[in-house]
Amino acid sequence: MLTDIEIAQQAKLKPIREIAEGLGLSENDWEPYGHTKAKLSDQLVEKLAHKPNGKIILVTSINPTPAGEGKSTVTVGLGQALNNIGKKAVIALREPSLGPVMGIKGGAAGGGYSQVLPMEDINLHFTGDLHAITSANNALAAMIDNHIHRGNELNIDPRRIEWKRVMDMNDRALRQIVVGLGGPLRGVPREDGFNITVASEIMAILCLAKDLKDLKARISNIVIGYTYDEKPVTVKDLKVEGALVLLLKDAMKPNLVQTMENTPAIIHGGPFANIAHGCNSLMATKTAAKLGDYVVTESGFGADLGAEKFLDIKTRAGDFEPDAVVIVATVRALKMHGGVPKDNLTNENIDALKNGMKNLEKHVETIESFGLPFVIAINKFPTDTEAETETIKSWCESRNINVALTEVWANGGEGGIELAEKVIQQTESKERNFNRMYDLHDSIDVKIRKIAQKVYGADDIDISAKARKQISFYEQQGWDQFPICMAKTQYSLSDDPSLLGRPNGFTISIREIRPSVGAGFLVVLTGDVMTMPGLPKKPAALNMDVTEDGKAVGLF
Ligand SMILES: Nc1ncnc2c1ncn2[C@@H]1O[C@H](COP(=O)(O)OP(=O)(O)O)[C@@H](O)[C@H]1O
Ligand SMILES: O=COP(=O)(O)O
Repeated sequence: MLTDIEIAQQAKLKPIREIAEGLGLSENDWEPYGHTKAKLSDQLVEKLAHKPNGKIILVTSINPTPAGEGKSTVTVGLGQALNNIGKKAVIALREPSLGPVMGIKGGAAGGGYSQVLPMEDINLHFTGDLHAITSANNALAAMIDNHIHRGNELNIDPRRIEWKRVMDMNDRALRQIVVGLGGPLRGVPREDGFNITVASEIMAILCLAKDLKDLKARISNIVIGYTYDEKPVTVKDLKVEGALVLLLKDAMKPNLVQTMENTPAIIHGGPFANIAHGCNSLMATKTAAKLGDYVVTESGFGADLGAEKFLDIKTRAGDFEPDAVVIVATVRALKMHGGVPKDNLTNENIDALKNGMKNLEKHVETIESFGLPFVIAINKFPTDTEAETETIKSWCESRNINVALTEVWANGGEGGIELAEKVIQQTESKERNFNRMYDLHDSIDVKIRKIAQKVYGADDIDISAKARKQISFYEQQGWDQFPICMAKTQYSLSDDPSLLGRPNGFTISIREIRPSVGAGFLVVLTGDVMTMPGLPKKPAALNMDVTEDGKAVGLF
């Protein structure tokens, strides 16, 4: 069986000019980055304001195995299938982080015959956006320490600096560090640490900003820490918002590529959904909606994470509503939720599969509580037996739930025709009564509790003393009006990664709450979730190489 990269390297890509022209774009709307990548103007949404928006389809999933259940693959495959049946579909995806690429998860360019290409570029440096975000984030960190070293006019308390450095790599050794060692010429010693770039507030801001002006306003509002008398200190106070926006001006432009079947794909922004809001940029989604009749987009991990934050954060920031949802389910993940160990998921086990359906059941209830029509996509793996896929199908059909067996990994768009037809039906469904999980005027703890109880199925939340103090301080600052960005393990509906299936009788422990005042949300850290992941025992990097003629190998 060919690997993803071997399949990708066989594909025949069109010059990106043909993809851009096929979208009706003129020369000024895009600029080439090589032969198969381009950046789109960040003013396209405004230029095409007169055009009606395409229908937005959100792809989410059940709680995944460590390898992921195929949201990106199904997103790409569904986009291809819609084009195969004569619709004008554009895909909007997040871009991969080198953390999972080099680490445990592998790439984020889809898989099999449903990939976005050139996958090597997309999975590695792409057009440099993540490097720009890393540079802007760390430039700010350097400016903070320099300000303190040069006399600390703003009276910043070095013990209360919230802003962390970032790197786009899983590196546990950098989670907690001390900077400024070595004496008076080397800065002021203080505790610091690194987050992974995709958890940076700069990433979130780039993904939620409507345009360059909004980007600058949000960057200016970033709270980097507090003074000795506990007053917030912002980027504007440091007078570096202009420099940071200068570093980000090209990263603000969404990237245009294509799928294996030449379906247009706009890839931009890459926040993780367990430690950030997990959605591609608003600009990418809105641009895609102006260029296609259907936009197929995804949000990270399960509906408890990416979909909840897409629906409670991103739709508010962009003032739009999705038209339908696809919930990706896989035999392997459902067997894991039914009690099968991760290293034994390829053997048929109907009983475990049936037992694991309760995880899918909860995510169905969540999407129903958002008032959105949906289709279950059974993302068929080569190891799935007919008895297993039929078990999921009959579970859905017995509950009058729309379901489609989806084989887009093995067959590309052709494998998603049934899914495409059912999704179109749902986008025309009258049963759409979109409502969000909480009101912005709810108190912080009420917002968190609503998410925990309605989306995770928790009995309640348990707020630490530190988080309680933070809540009362944030209320004084008026930050209680912000939406909530839950940071939680992706493996469980609870905050304990070992509790699979549909746990009950649990509470969500709220460890601390970090204000992302520029992004406009509060990050709520639960359980032991980390904002700088570590590498696994055998990182994917061990399989990677470059041939003598420069071809990438081992990129999945
Ligand atoms: N139906 C399938 N059969 C085999 N492998 C698949 C299938 N769907 C996805 N994969 C593989 O699983 C991994 C995760 O897929 P991906 O689409 O990235 O999932 P997600 O976006 O949910 O994390 C990728 O390596 C992909 O090639
Ligand atoms: O943020 C996580 O995204 P995936 O579900 O695509 O791994």
